[in-house]
Amino acid sequence: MMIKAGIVGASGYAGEELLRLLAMHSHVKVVAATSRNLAGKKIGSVHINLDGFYPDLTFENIDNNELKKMCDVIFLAVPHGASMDFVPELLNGSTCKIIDLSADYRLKTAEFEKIYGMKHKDPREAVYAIPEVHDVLKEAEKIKNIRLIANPGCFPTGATLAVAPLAKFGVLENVIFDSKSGVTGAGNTPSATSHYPNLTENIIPYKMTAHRHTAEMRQEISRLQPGFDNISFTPHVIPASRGILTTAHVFTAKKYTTEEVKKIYVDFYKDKPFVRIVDGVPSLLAIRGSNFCHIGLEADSKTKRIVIVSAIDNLVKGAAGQAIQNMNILFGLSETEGLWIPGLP
Ligand SMILES: NC(=O)C1=CN([C@@H]2O[C@H](COP(=O)(O)OP(=O)(O)OC[C@H]3O[C@@H](n4cnc5c(N)ncnc54)[C@H](OP(=O)(O)O)[C@@H]3O)[C@@H](O)[C@H]2O)C=CC1
Ligand SMILES: CC(=O)N[C@@H](CCC(=O)OP(=O)(O)O)C(=O)O
Repeated sequence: MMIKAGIVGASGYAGEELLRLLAMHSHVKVVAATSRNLAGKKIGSVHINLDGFYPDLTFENIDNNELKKMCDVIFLAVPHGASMDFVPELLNGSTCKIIDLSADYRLKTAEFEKIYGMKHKDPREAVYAIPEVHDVLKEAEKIKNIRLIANPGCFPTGATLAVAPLAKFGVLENVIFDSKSGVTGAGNTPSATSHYPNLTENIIPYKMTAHRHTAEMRQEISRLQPGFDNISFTPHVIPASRGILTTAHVFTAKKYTTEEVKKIYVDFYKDKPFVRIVDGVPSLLAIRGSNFCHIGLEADSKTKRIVIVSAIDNLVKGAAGQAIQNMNILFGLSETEGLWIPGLP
């Protein structure tokens, strides 16, 4: 099988990561890479690490009608608010599948409009897919839509994976996520936060009580533990280019030992190739460039707190890698196809 793929927003960080990972996928040929600003430039002349991998591919500003005829799958790697301009046209009269990396189809419409402060132009259901937690194909069947995947946010991916086994067990009482993100999480437009003198030797907290990803975490974690939404989240930017380290402080009604919690996690993730329960603390270096999520945990022996730490690469498991994992599932391929790549320690 050879899947023809298109990437919209291929000049951005997530788009570039899709190009890098898809270059190693034996069942995908990237036939279109769109950019408004770089149209006419060869892929390898802009993304130098890709020089030689896409000799025939040039950034183009391709019309949606053309794009949907060329592709079996289209990845949307554009900012939130932009994807909803593409989806209706791309789905209409075509058979192509869409994997949207933006936030446009992740939340229920009313919640999206409240959190993102904009009117949704294309309210429709999509399959929200963290494959280790959701049965993607079953959920697609339920809403009779296998053509639109809402790829989860980077912070919600790390956070949900950190607490999903305990949520499924129904024992969460209060959860506080403290996350540290590399600066590529903010996209490729420079800002005061990403300016080197401001960020180096520094850690910058932001949106301390009101980050938009909190709603996504509440929505998804409450699907695992119905009725539970006592979730708080504070993000920080760290002077690293990639990676999200999330420390989840989980408070439960009863006291657990580390061994008991570990067993719950090992059982929950036993058939999930990309999640590893590690001894000790996870390291961002170990998962860098890979689709793995490493999880370390310890129960506090004095209180009813369990500390769970997850590490993902925001551009891979938090974006492009998870998008490809979802594509593999939609097209009946092995989940790990093209993604069985170790981290760069
Ligand atoms: N960075 C990350 O870690 C993660 C990102 N995401 C999501 O993925 C999406 C892409 O993120 P990221 O790559 O970081 O962002 P970037 O800002 O790096 O890139 C986005 C690209 O989209 C293109 N673009 C911008 N606006 C439009 C528009 N209105 N129509 C068409 N193209 C447009 C631009 O390309 P050009 O101007 O050349 O056309 C730009 O290079 C976002 O929705 C983001 O929230 C999700 C998880 C993690
Ligand atoms: C460090 C940093 O700035 N991170 C971004 C993550 C945004 C992102 O990736 O957004 P979606 O996952 O919703 O698409 C932020 O906090 O806004």
